[in-house]
Amino acid sequence: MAEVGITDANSLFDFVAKKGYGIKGLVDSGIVEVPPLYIQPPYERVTKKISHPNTNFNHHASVPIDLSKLDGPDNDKVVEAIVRAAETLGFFQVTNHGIDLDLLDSLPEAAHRFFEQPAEVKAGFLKGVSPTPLVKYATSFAPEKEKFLQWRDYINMTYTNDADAEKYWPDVCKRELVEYIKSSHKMVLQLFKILIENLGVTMEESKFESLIGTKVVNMNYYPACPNPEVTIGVKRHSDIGILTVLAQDDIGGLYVKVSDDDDTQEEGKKEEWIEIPPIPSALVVNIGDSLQILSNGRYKSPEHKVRTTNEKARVSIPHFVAPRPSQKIGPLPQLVKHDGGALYREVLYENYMKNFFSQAHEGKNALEFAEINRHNQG
Ligand SMILES: COc1cc(/C=C/C(=O)SCCNC(=O)CCNC(=O)[C@H](O)C(C)(C)COP(=O)(O)OP(=O)(O)OC[C@H]2O[C@@H](n3cnc4c(N)ncnc43)[C@H](O)[C@@H]2OP(=O)(O)O)ccc1O
Ligand SMILES: O=C(O)CCC(=O)C(=O)O
Ligand SMILES: [Fe+2]
Repeated sequence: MAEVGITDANSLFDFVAKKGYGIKGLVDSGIVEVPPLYIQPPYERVTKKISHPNTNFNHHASVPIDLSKLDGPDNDKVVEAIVRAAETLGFFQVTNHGIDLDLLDSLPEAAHRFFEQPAEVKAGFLKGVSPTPLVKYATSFAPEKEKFLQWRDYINMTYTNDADAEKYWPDVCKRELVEYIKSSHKMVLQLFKILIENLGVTMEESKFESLIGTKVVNMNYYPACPNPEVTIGVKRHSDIGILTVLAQDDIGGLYVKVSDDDDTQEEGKKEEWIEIPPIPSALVVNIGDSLQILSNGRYKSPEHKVRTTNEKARVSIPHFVAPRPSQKIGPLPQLVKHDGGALYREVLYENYMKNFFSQAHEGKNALEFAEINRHNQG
């Protein structure tokens, strides 16, 4: 590593995070083992496990729901499958989702095109350098706050309108990403409406749109790792929006926690994680914290993480659909009345989001911000 000026943890941090070489730059420099800054404590690592004694979990993870059957004779069965998955695992996969399959195939290619550019080009999108705060290239998640870094580079793009995307988003991928965001909106709205209607709640159209008014697309790049057994691609976390739609390549590595027992988070305690395997033509969908809050805890925002591999670089392309920053999120009043109380207080989504981005991933810690009887002051 001395050839690229890395002699200690500080110069390593400068190289990957501040100068924008990322893990990709580190791997390209020819490292043969991961530096200590990337060695995670054992309880953060992933032990490969592909099935769980509860067959419902395995089913939701690996048997896709065919959305073309909605509004046909099997409509009720499909709705039931979506609702059950949202109430239990918090993850499911969908096919016939309305997104063109050639477009879906082009997304991993677009991600590789972006990350395979010279570091100097990617560094043009680092925070503070990027021509807009709506596009940010980075490594890990909150590197300044993390004791050990995650084995991932990423770029985050918040969609406002076509003109801004055309002007600011990277040329090598903007056409595919804008198309992905636009063509998945109909499915997201359809799934969101199904989930809200199932709660027995009626909502105005404008409220639906406000609650899914923030559209963010990320491209995650996980370079092949010389020591996958000690590193993590993305640490355990839950997503913060309403729904996340994820396109993953064929490598695999996304794991979801199936036990809901918070006590298992301590070192040494047993946890159950299962893989959300890649399925050709399918998209992965998961519930975000905002929907867990709105539903007063009925729908589960699942804790998930990503393992690394020494085979080849993996990419994933999540589309996060979230409330507008100015939107208040709290349990829907009809549910609070029915349940005899609220599990969460009402918070401004902007504050919820800022709290999430201000700290390292630590399971579902972001949700504590809205939990009643926890940090309920802000
Ligand atoms: C990365 O690894 C991850 C990520 C995740 C993510 C999980 C999720 O569920 S993300 C889904 C939710 N994401 C959001 O809601 C993000 C939306 N916005 C932001 O994150 C930030 O605002 C920002 C766009 C990144 C910019 O941040 P910052 O530089 O701090 O500046 P701000 O003051 O916040 O905003 C600047 C400017 O932009 C305007 N703006 C912000 N958001 C939006 C928006 N959605 N639509 C329109 N405009 C927006 C804002 O108003 C400001 O405008 P000014 O004119 O006032 O300057 C999970 C796991 C991982 O590992
Ligand atoms: O790479 C993946 O499969 C998931 C990434 C993820 O959880 C995220 O970006 O929030
Ligand atoms: Fe996530």
